[in-house]
Amino acid sequence: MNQTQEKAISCRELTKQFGDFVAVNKITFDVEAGEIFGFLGANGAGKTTAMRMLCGLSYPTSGQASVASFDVYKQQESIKKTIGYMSQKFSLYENLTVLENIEFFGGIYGLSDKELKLKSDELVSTLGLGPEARKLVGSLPLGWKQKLAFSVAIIHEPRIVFLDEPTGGVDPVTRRQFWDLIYAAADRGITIFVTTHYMDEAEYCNRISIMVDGKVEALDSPGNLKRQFNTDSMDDVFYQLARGAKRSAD
Ligand SMILES: Nc1ncnc2c1ncn2[C@@H]1O[C@H](COP(=O)(O)OP(=O)(O)OP(=O)(O)O)[C@@H](O)[C@H]1O
Repeated sequence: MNQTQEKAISCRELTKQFGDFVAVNKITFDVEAGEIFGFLGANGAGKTTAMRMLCGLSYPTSGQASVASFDVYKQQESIKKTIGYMSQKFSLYENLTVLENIEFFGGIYGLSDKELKLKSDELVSTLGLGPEARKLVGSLPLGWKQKLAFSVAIIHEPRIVFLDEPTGGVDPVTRRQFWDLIYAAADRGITIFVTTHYMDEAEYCNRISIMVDGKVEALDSPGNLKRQFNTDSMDDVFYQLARGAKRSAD
């Protein structure tokens, strides 16, 4: 586990407006180092907008936030060097092989040749890729691409990794395998910040926050949220909160 006492992420009244529209409305929360933090919300709730601010990709309108103690207004470049990021569209090159992708991203993140060789061997073995390692990524099943994209997003052992709907479109068994990789990363002290629409995944998180119309309306462990909302299903917790939402996807 990460020994530092500092919060991995800290937000206070973080806000983003587009003109008069308040996409993210005074959100306040902390994420502990080494925690698996689920960031939930219906379509349009403001998750991506919030995540972009935390990743140093967009300036807040007001409020404060720090990521690995770096300030989101003044230290965006330091934030980018400290984090890993995987989007739903995972940024692998489909026309390169698995090994070429690992080498490419490892190179970008500054790994030495020796580290790259070690990491490549480790990844091919952990992911059970074997002969597939020399195949084009475009030819792999979606679940394998996602696992590879995640592995590449943390190849430089970042302190925090942001995952934006990393398992969209795959079955529960494949999602469970993906989560084994997430747990292994968390065990090494990497903080996980993950958005998802899947309630089985919400159950795997240490704590989750649920956003509705730009605000964080609930934040606790899955067990405590279920007790608070008097139900035994996370689906139901989510539904109770999100049914009053005014925003929808389009
Ligand atoms: N650049 C922008 N200009 C104007 N409005 C925007 C902009 N970016 C996002 N929005 C609006 O802000 C709201 C929040 O969008 P956001 O993408 O953060 O939601 P989300 O929770 O990530 O949803 P999804 O799950 O659909 O990705 C939406 O109503 C969206 O239309």
